[in-house]
Amino acid sequence: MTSFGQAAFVGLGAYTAAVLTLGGPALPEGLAWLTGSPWLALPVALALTLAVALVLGALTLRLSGHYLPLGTICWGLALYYVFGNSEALGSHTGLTGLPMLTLGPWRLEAPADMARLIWAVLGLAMVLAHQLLDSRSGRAMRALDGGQAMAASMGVPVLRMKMAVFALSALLGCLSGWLYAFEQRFVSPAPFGVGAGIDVMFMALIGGVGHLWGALAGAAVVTLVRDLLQDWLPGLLGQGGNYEAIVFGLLVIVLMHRAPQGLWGFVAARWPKPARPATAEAGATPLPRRTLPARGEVVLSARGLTRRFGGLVANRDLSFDLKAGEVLAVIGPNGAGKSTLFNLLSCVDRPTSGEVSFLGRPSTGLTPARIAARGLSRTFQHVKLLPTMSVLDNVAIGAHLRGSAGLLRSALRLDRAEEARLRAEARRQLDRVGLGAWADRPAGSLALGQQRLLEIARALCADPAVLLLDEPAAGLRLQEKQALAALLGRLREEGLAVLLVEHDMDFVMSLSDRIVVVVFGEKAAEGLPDEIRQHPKVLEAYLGADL
Ligand SMILES: Nc1ncnc2c1ncn2[C@@H]1O[C@H](COP(=O)(O)OP(=O)(O)OP(=O)(O)O)[C@@H](O)[C@H]1O
Repeated sequence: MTSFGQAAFVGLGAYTAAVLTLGGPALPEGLAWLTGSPWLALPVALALTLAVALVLGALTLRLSGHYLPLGTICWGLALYYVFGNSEALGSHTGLTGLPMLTLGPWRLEAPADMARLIWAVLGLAMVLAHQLLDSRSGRAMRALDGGQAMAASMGVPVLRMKMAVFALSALLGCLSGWLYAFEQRFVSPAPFGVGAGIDVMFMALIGGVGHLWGALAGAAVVTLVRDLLQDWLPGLLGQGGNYEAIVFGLLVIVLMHRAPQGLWGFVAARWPKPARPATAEAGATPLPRRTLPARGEVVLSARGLTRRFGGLVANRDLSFDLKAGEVLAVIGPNGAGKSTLFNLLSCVDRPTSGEVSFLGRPSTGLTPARIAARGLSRTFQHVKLLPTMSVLDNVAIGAHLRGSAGLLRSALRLDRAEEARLRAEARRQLDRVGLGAWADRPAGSLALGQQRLLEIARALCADPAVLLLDEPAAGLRLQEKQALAALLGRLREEGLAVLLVEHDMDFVMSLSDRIVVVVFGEKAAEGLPDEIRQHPKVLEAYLGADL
């Protein structure tokens, strides 16, 4: 989520701190008792920022593509003009005379004292953010980056998580604004405009988006280099001006070409993280398992599914059942409508008409996260994973719904027992698909076939009743295919229902209990593999393909 408005939240923290400690016309009468205490101003500033962030987030975070950054520019500008045009806030001259911070008997008089406090707060924020990112909630936040469809299908409440990330950033901005106000001891609108928001963007891009240390590295580089450039450039060019912005712009362009992960991403890729010992997970109690429906019971049922895209009918009146303890394959030539059907079943898309019911209850219209919570888990035709995150962490995203630790518990490290259970489960599923030895490698370093197996492990981590696999054998070598077929066979024995869309006919014919053939969006045949092999309509559709 690209935001150009971060500086506005810094301003909100700074102005709230100033107004509350100085009193004056901008302070509502009921809050007069707060006047004079910088420390009391902090929770009020955080609460106000949280409220503003939630409102702005609700208005803008649903936007996607270019509209989100544009939206943030709008409210970033709006808040800047509120600061600059409110007489009660001192208009463009701002508010002066903020008191000095005191910490018990300690007066933060010298700049070095204030610097110590700022570094202490920064250190604390880094520790809390690190702990948060290394948790169930942190994985869910990072999962937003691997395609929101994946996060949603693992049960992550995408919009709520985006709001949480946005609000957290705003709160950190507010905290720095509060510190800034008492370090400067006056506030004016100039440092909180969209220009400052762009500086924050530069810091993130240069340091490396998605890397905690990248934020620190980016802020340090931008601040130090800007100071140097402000000294050098006027001498070099013979006139003053904001030329450093041009240099940063060029630097970002070069970095985006050469090191799109930023400076820290560049360093991290060459400096692999040490593997985390599995000792904490070893003694973890296994997570409770879902009771699977009785073998033979219908778990997923499609009735008259039709999906039109304008004039094109991708699925027409499709009906079939999937039973517990069976592997059902959906096959058909390219463009037959299999992916469309897959999306309808997993609630990524809605049918134009027709009904899907899951475990005996209608599921049409549910969100992907809701159907995941009910016990449907899936993989993707084009693998969706987080390449820089470890294989184990990627798989643990699948266990999101089996944990409950929220942001605060995670940030304070009160989630360790649950976290150990989730990670132990992820390791178990990795062993099950034969990727145990790869657990600590970055997921991006796996071959495509292994990435597909990772997705299956991630789906299994959710302890599903129904597993939807979109072309699981694509890119797998013969031995890997045999291992996958053996795994799916074991899952069937355990009572799981597996629906797979697949092009590899040998794989489908040897593994499936039943096959549904879709041609031009319609069901052309349904039956046992041997029946399908002989079916005239199927032979016609595949025109000589060897079934
Ligand atoms: N969002 C969409 N908008 C318009 N047309 C679509 C959309 N999604 C799919 N289609 C069309 O619906 C038809 C069925 O596509 P679908 O991807 O479901 O086929 P498929 O059987 O999965 O093909 P493949 O085996 O190549 O993946 C195609 O003609 C496709 O162009």
